[in-house]
Amino acid sequence: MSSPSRYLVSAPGKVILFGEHAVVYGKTAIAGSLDGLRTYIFFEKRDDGFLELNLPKLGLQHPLLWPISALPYSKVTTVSKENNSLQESTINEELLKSLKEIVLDGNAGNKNNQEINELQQVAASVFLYLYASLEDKQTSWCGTTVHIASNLPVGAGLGSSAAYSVCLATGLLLVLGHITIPNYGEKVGGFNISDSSSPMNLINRWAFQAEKIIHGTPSGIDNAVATYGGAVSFSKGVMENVIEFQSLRFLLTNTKVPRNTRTLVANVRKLHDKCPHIVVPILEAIEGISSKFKEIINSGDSQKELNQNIEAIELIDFNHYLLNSLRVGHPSIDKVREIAAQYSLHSKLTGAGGGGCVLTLLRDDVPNDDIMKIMLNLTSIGFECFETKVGGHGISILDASTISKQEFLSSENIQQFSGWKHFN
Ligand SMILES: Nc1ncnc2c1ncn2[C@@H]1O[C@H](COP(=O)(O)OP(=O)(O)OP(=O)(O)O)[C@@H](O)[C@H]1O
Ligand SMILES: C[C@@](O)(CCO)CC(=O)[O-]
Ligand SMILES: [Mg+2]
Repeated sequence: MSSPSRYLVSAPGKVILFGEHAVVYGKTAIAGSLDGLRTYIFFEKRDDGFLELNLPKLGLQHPLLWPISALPYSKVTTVSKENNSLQESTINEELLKSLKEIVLDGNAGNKNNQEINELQQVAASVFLYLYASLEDKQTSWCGTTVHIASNLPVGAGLGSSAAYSVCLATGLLLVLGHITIPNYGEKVGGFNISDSSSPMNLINRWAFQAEKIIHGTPSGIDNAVATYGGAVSFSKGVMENVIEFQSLRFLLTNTKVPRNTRTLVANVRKLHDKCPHIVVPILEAIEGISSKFKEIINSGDSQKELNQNIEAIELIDFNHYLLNSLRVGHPSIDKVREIAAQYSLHSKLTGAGGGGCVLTLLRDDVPNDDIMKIMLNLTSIGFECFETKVGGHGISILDASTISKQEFLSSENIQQFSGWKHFN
């Protein structure tokens, strides 16, 4: 049977309850997928040897279009196909540099000579990097068109880069014939991240490469949650389910203050290297928070108790203060915390911080009227709020042979196309 000519791929955003930044240093973080906030990418095979990338969410009006022949294949050294497995390695900086130049080059791909900013350049380079690294010479004639749709805010702490990376890795591995859409019940990888033979793990590892290009030194938590979904604890590449986390309700507030995860992570690194005697104990204290949360969960308290467990709730404040001492806070985040605190609710920054989103735990004993008032208050000063729970699907794939590009682009609810396959 021939493989589909079009694929639709989707991956969720994520929210970190505890442990952001510390997780980069091998400490434990607790995170869950955001099933309702997802990135979707439509992949269509071409037969003219061109790669087309559309980045409307990043403000590019026109598609970027490159002939595959423009890719610097002589510099591709990242893939070794020994034992029939695609081994990724450290980022090939020389290849990446060439690709970044190609992205800016009007003769190569930017035909409309659009002004391309650094963020757009990185997003396009990630696509070309994965394509060049994963391309199988036998299929190199075909080319691919890529369209992206997303209801995830970009650069707001909810893992938009990981959702983008996971979708790109999944779609390109499919289009280039390295994986097929797994059947229900087929072993696809689950949580054993070190099992390199499964499609899920292959996707996760290539998405991690993409995250490295976007972030510099990611911990891997965001791409793992976008790949496998659910609610987990994560440390040094190892994940465990934390089912109880799924019972909690949260308010997410987007302060809309732009920030960049790469810069924030790099700033914490500088602080760590300058003052290790102060920063290392802060990171250890954050590990203590994640551990305490797991201890509370494992102590057998009922869900209601978890939701109102004062010790668990206080961990939110502790984690926030510690993140502030790593200098990743922002006055807009403090404003959200202050408004929520008027109703005795506790909040912390989530993701890399520096603006972006704030997570507020919604306790069961807080009346809906109060939650409405908080939301009104926050929206009246320009923030955006939504209530959410965590958990749910990671990667989803659809054989999109019967869906046209126009149907994808005009769809109000892509999730409602029938035939999606989920793997968790
Ligand atoms: N829909 C999208 N289309 C294209 N590129 C995207 C999209 N979403 C995210 N990106 C890429 O990810 C970058 C933003 O990633 P960044 O890590 O700074 O924020 P985030 O992932 O939203 O937050 P965090 O890492 O704190 O969870 C963008 O600049 C772009 O390169
Ligand atoms: C800030 C950080 O801890 C979370 C970003 O969502 C970075 C990472 O883990 O890669
Ligand atoms: Mg990110």
